[in-house]
Formats: sequence, structure tokens, C-alpha cells
Amino acid sequence: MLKLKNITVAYKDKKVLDELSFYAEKGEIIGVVAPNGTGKTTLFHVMANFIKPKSGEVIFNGKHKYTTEKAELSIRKHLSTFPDQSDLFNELSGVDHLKLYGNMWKGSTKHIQEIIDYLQMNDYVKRKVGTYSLGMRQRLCFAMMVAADTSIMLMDEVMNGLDVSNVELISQRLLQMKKEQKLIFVASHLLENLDLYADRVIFLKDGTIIHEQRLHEKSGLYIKIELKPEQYKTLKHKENLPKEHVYIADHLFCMPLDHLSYTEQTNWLQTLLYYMDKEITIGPLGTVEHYEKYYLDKE
Ligand SMILES: Nc1ncnc2c1ncn2[C@@H]1O[C@H](COP(=O)(O)OP(=O)(O)OP(=O)(O)O)[C@@H](O)[C@H]1O
Repeated sequence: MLKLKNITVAYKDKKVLDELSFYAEKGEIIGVVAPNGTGKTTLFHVMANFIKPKSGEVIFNGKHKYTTEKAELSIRKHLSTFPDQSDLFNELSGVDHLKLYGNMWKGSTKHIQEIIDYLQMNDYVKRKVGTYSLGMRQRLCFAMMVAADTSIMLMDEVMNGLDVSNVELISQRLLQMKKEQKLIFVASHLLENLDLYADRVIFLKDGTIIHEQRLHEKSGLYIKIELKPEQYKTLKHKENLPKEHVYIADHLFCMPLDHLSYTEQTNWLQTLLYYMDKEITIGPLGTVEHYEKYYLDKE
């Protein structure tokens, strides 16, 4: 559905994206993760044609590219981007904004009341946006995307400034839209939240995708335990650790369980229980752990 081919973007001589390639299908939610200033927004701006890459191309449905104004218009009918809070009109109401997006993309406003009900916006949606809190504005921005109802949605920092119950509400709606075969990109710093709904999480570094984590495929199980560097050193010295183990960001030891017999797994658990301070968990490496591995580890 959406292909990025060898995308390079540079601001002056600083390369932000470097020959980045990627393919995404409908019905996917893709998390985009990286520290501040790495290039997530730049990537979204290339996909939306707000920035022309120095080289490379964006291809929709195998053929449409941003080559002419006409081609861009036909792509933009199917693609919406998360509004910036500063783009909202303070003198208009939330309903006005939803009608605007509904009319512009879907050519209808009939579906808007359901969105208002779902996102629990009835109390304030008729008021001028200038009176909204940060969280109310953010919810409105998400509601505008839902009103646009496009097949591709680029959501930059969708969960910013939202409380726990709103994060949950929006997460559930994202899952519903995925079922409707939307392709949704979510750039977020709420890493654990991505594990709830993303199919894949891509990690950006040095202008490219350094890791792609597929969340719904069966992935390896690990015993995970917090260890101080001295404890890890002792463990390493005393035990014959398998080379596949990982020690992340000087605090988390992860011991792979795959390929071990039941007895070996039990023995390792007993060994590690000796070091337990807080808790031992068993599970696959999640987005948080990959993040720490790629961005917080020194080597
Ligand atoms: N118009 C611009 N001119 C010069 N440099 C820019 C411009 N826009 C972005 N950059 C630089 O490109 C890099 C990537 O910025 P980008 O906004 O894409 O990062 P990000 O990963 O979205 O960050 P954040 O998590 O803070 O939103 C940063 O170093 C930024 O300073």
C-alpha cells in the first residue's frame, strides 16, 4: 500500500534520513520510535509530501507518486496527518473542526456525533476551542483524524498530554480503525502503550531503520531481572552465560529461554532468584527494552 524507496533528507549538510526504505500494508499499525530530534516527524513529512526528499520516492498502491499536483491531490484524498495543536482555530468550536475534516476528506458529517460520543467530548465540543485545556485539544485533534476517515493516517505524538483513561480510549479506537483496514503510523514516546496496539515498531537511528520489532509474531521468551553492574559482573564470572543473553542499559539482565530444556530453565530461574531484589518477569523483549538497547546502551 505504501512504499518508501531510498529516502534521503538533509538539512544543509546534516543527513536526517539516509537511504531509508520501508513497506507498509493496509490494516497495520506501525509504531515509529526514536529519541527527540532523530527524524520521526521528518519521515512523516516526507510521506505527506510536506518535505521533498533529496532523493528517493514515496509510492502509493504500487503506482501513485508525488510527481504532479494532480497526483498529489489524488494521494491526499487517502492520507491525513495529525493536526498540530497550534493549527486549531481558537474562535471555532470542536464541532466546527470535526465538520471541516469530515467534509474535506469523507464528504460527510453524519459520522461525527458517534466520534464525539466515543471520545466523551459532549460536555465541551460546542465551545470555542480557545477555552479548551491541552488534553481537550489533543482529543479534538485525534477526533479530527477519525472524522477524516482516510485509509492512511500519520499520527505524530497522538498521546501527548493525555491522561491514562484518554490514552486507553484512543488506543482502543486505533485497534478498531486497524480492523477497518486503515494503515496507521504512530510516532510516540509512550513505548509500553505501543505494545498494546502496534503490529510493528520501527526504531530510527542514524537516518535509517536499525530495528523492526514485530509484536504479534511469536518471539523468544526471556527471564528478565534487574541487576546492578556489579551483580552482572559476578553472575558472568560465576556462571557460564549463553552468548545470546543481553544486559541492557546497565540495569536489565535478559536470559533467553528458547532452546533450553525444562530442567535448564528451572535451574536458571533458581540461580537468578538469588539476585532478585524487586521482581523477575518472563516474556519477550518489549518496545521499552529494545529502546534501551538501541539508544541507552553505550556500545
Ligand atoms: N526545517 C528544518 N531545518 C533544519 N533542521 C531541521 C528542520 N526540521 C528538522 N530539523 C532537524 O532534523 C532533525 C530531526 O527532526 P525531527 O523533527 O524529524 O525529529 P523527531 O524525531 O520528530 O523529534 P521529536 O521526538 O522531538 O519530535 C533534528 O535534528 C532537527 O533539528
